[in-house]
Amino acid sequence: MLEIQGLGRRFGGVAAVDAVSLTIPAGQMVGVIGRSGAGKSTLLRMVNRLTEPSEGRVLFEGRDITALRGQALRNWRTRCAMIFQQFNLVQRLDVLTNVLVGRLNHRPALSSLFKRFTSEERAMALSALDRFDLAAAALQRADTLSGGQQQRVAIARALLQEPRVLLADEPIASLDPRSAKIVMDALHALNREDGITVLCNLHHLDTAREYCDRIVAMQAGRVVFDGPPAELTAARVREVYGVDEAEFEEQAAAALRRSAAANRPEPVAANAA
Ligand SMILES: Nc1ncnc2c1ncn2[C@@H]1O[C@H](COP(=O)(O)OP(=O)(O)OP(=O)(O)O)[C@@H](O)[C@H]1O
Repeated sequence: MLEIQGLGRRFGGVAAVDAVSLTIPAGQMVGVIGRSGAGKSTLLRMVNRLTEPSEGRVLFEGRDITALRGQALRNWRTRCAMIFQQFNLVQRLDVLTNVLVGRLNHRPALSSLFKRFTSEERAMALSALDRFDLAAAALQRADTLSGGQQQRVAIARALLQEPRVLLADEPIASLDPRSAKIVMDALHALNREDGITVLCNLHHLDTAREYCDRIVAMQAGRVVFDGPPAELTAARVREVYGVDEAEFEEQAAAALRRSAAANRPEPVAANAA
């Protein structure tokens, strides 16, 4: 169980996340929605401590994550993997090596980075790639893959961390609809087959409804809706956000396009997903 208790983060005068409390049972798939600037990324990043909270706590199985330091914090970050809108692969490395990076935190000391990966680790990486239909691409450079393929490599890399929790920050925002479906299916499979708790920031409400057990809607740092997908009706969306669903999604998508353009990595070949 993951417990977020009164969690908050201020940046200067702005409360990016404000007194958020959520209790997330093990194995739940949670979709977090909200406009640009609502605090979705900051919330996820506090769960693995990429961003430090200003107040509140995060507990995992009763253990205070917010108090972890040093090796204990590194261990938590291994068990709480994260994937991003822009995939964050090392573009010039081959796919297999990118996936093997997910094992590095399992190694005892920095010196072990310079040793070769074991045959067990390579087998694990190949099996993770095979699970997402990417074994044939194992020796290709990451930058030869389509966006949908790169995101599946990132998911395979996360899987090698043997996580208990997976944080996904707008994982399909840069993908065409077909690739987006394949990536969401992959996340759903990890959730259902491996029992990994998934927290996923999304801006397509129908995607959140289709894949998630629970939807948390944020507005100006606060939770304004928390419930099952069936309760997030079109009328409720209008009540919470003051616009209809299509307008809400267009606003969110436009903001994501702007932020992706501002951080665009190397160009990605437009292969099929
Ligand atoms: N490192 C930072 N420094 C200053 N302000 C920040 C920082 N990170 C986030 N913010 C601010 O906190 C608020 C919430 O940002 P956050 O990125 O969490 O929102 P979001 O819902 O994920 O939106 P988006 O999808 O656009 O990233 C915004 O006002 C943002 O400008």
